[in-house]
Amino acid sequence: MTTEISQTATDLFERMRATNPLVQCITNYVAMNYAANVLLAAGASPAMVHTPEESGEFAAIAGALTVNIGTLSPNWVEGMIAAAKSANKAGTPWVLDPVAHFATGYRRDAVAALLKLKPTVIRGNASEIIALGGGQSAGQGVDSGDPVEQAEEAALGLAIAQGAIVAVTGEVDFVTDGKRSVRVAGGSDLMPKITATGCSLTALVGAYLAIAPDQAFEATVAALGNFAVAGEIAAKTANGPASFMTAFIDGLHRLDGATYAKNLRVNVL
Ligand SMILES: Nc1ncnc2c1ncn2[C@@H]1O[C@H](COP(=O)(O)OP(=O)(O)O)[C@@H](O)[C@H]1O
Ligand SMILES: Cc1ncsc1CCOP(=O)(O)O
Ligand SMILES: [Mg+2]
Repeated sequence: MTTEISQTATDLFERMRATNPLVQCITNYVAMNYAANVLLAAGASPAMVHTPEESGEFAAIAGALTVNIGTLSPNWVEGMIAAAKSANKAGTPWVLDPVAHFATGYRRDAVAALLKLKPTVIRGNASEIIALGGGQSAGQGVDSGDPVEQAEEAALGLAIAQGAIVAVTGEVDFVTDGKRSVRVAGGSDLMPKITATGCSLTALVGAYLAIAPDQAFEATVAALGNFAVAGEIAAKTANGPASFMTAFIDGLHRLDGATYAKNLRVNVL
């Protein structure tokens, strides 16, 4: 059965690829190359622009901004804040990826400052979202130690408190805006074995937001669906994390609307 959200997600998939949206990615040193390749393969146009001298200026011309706190330093935090402020002023949607925000006081402070600037979407793994809701997570550094279901309550609370879309990723993803919630199934257990998979997904959420800023919930679901479908297909030919990475990039590039629609598994709650 094709639900309304699945149809909309497929339309957004087609539109994103046809539009080649410009996405400003402020991401970490680990993710920068992989995330840019993921966006190019998926059909978007990434630009890694982070320094405060230009991040605000660029956010005003980008289709969307994504901010990831993976490898922070004062200059980068300054660049993130300038970009988020400028995005808000220009009406540019933006995504926050709170990588391991619970690990140190410096990260906690950076995330608190960024949350005040009202991201359109918050995308994290289960441990990160549990901790953002004030709960005790089993996360170790950047890797999740919790199942997605355990983060759903925190995600709902965070979505309402922030007025944001919250996406919790893992074996089956959960997306909520506080009123509507869905689960997105698919992907592969090889995905968390490749560093920066989540960071790259955050960047791809930006690509979908850029083409549908007024449908942020649907855009987020469509982006997660893109990873779920491409990941599931790539896993069929992969022998391990390294060959999966190649198959995944190729798969993102080759994926068409009919295959996306056929394999997308969105469950409305
Ligand atoms: N066990 C799994 N099975 C299927 N897909 C997964 C699994 N774990 C993570 N993913 C997928 O990997 C991507 C990154 O999610 P996640 O690993 O939660 O992020 P992060 O890298 O930030 O910790 C998402 O598309 C998610 O659906
Ligand atoms: C390993 C590592 N260390 C700091 S950021 C980073 C990448 C994290 O990537 P992801 O959150 O997508 O697993
Ligand atoms: Mg992450």
